[in-house]
Amino acid sequence: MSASPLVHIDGISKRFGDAVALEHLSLDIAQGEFVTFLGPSGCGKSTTLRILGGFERPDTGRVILDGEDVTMQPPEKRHVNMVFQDYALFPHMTVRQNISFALELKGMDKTGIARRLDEIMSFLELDAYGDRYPGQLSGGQRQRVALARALAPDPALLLLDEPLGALDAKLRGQVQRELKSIQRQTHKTFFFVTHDQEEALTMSDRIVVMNHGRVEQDGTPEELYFHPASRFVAEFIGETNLLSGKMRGVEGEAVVMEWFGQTLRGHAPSGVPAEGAPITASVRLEKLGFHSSRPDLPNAVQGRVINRTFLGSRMAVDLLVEQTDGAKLRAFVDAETGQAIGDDLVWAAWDSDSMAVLRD
Ligand SMILES: Nc1ncnc2c1ncn2[C@@H]1O[C@H](COP(=O)(O)OP(=O)(O)OP(=O)(O)O)[C@@H](O)[C@H]1O
Repeated sequence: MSASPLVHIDGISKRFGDAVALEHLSLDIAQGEFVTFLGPSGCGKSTTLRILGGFERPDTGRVILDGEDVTMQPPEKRHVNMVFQDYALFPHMTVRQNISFALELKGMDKTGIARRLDEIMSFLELDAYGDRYPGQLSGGQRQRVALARALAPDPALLLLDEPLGALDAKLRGQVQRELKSIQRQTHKTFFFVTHDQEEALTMSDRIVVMNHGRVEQDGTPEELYFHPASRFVAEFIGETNLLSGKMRGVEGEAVVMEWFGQTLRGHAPSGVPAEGAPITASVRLEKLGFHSSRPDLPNAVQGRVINRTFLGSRMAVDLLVEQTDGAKLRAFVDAETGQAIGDDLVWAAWDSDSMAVLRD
C-alpha cells in the first residue's frame, strides 16, 4: 500500500438503539483498490458504506478521505459517488439527461458537461441509447447508465451497494466482468457491498468479511478461500470440510492435530492454538485427492465412497472415513476420476498447506 491510503477509517462505531451496527472498525483503502465488504444480512456492510458516503454519521471514530477528515461532511461535499441496487435513475429523463444532470449538480459548465458526457457515453458504450428513457432499457443497460452517471463527475471513491442484485444469474456474471474491467481501466477506487461470496471472489482485489459489526478477516480472495482464519470465513466462502480434533503441537512449518486417533498436519493462518486445545480445521473439497494405496503425503485417511453427485464440470464424492464415528469428507474431482474410484477402500489425501486450522 502506498504511503497514505485514499481512505482511512479510524475506529468507527455505530449503534441504532440497542443494535450494534459497527464496532470499532479501522481500515485503510488504497487508491485504485477494488475492495468488497462481504457478510450476512445485518453485519454492518451498508452502514459502513453509508458512513463513507456521508449519509450516516458514526457515533465515534473518523473517516479520512484523501488526507481530509470528512466525518461530519454532508454527501454533496465529498468526492464520493454511489451506485444503488435499484439504479435510482430518473424515469422521465433520457440516458443523456440522467448523466448530464449529475454533472450539473457538481456545478460543471455547459461545455464541460457536453465533453464529459460524450467521453463517458462512449467509454461505457452507451452511444446508441442516449435518447432512450430508463424504461426502454434492459436491466444490464440500466445498470451501465447508473454506473456512467456515478463515474461521470470523476469521484475519488465509488460506493456500490449490491448493484447487481436485480440482475438474473447469467447477466450478472457478464456485468461482473464488465464492472471489474471498467474499474481496472479507470483505476478508480471501488467500495463494493455484497452478501454474495461468489461475486466477491470474482471481482475484488481485496475482501473484508464482516460479522456482527466487526472485521472477521481481511485479505485477497485467494487468502480468504484457501487460508480462512475462522470457522465463519471457512463456511461463508465456498464449501469446505470441517474436521474437529485436538491440537498436538508444531513440527517445523506444520501444525499437528489429532483427529480420531490419526495425526494430521495443517497450517494456522490466525496463530497457533495451545497444545491440547480442541480445534477445527478446514480442507477445501478440491484439495482432496484419491489414491489406491497410501500416498506419501502429510495427511491420508482411508474410507469408502458412499455417494457421487454429478455436477457437470465436476463430481462431488462423499467418503465415509474408516475408524471414526462416521465422519464424512466431501471432495470435488472430475467426473471420470469420480467414476473410477470404485467402491473398495480408498485413500483420501491432502497436503498440509491445504488444511487451515481455524480460530473459533
Ligand atoms: N436506520 C436504522 N435504524 C435502526 N437500525 C438500523 C438502521 N440501519 C441499520 N440498522 C441495524 O444495524 C445493523 C447493521 O445493518 P446494515 O444495514 O449495515 O447491515 P448489512 O450488512 O448491510 O445488511 P443487508 O445485507 O441486509 O443490507 C442491523 O442490525 C440493522 O438492523
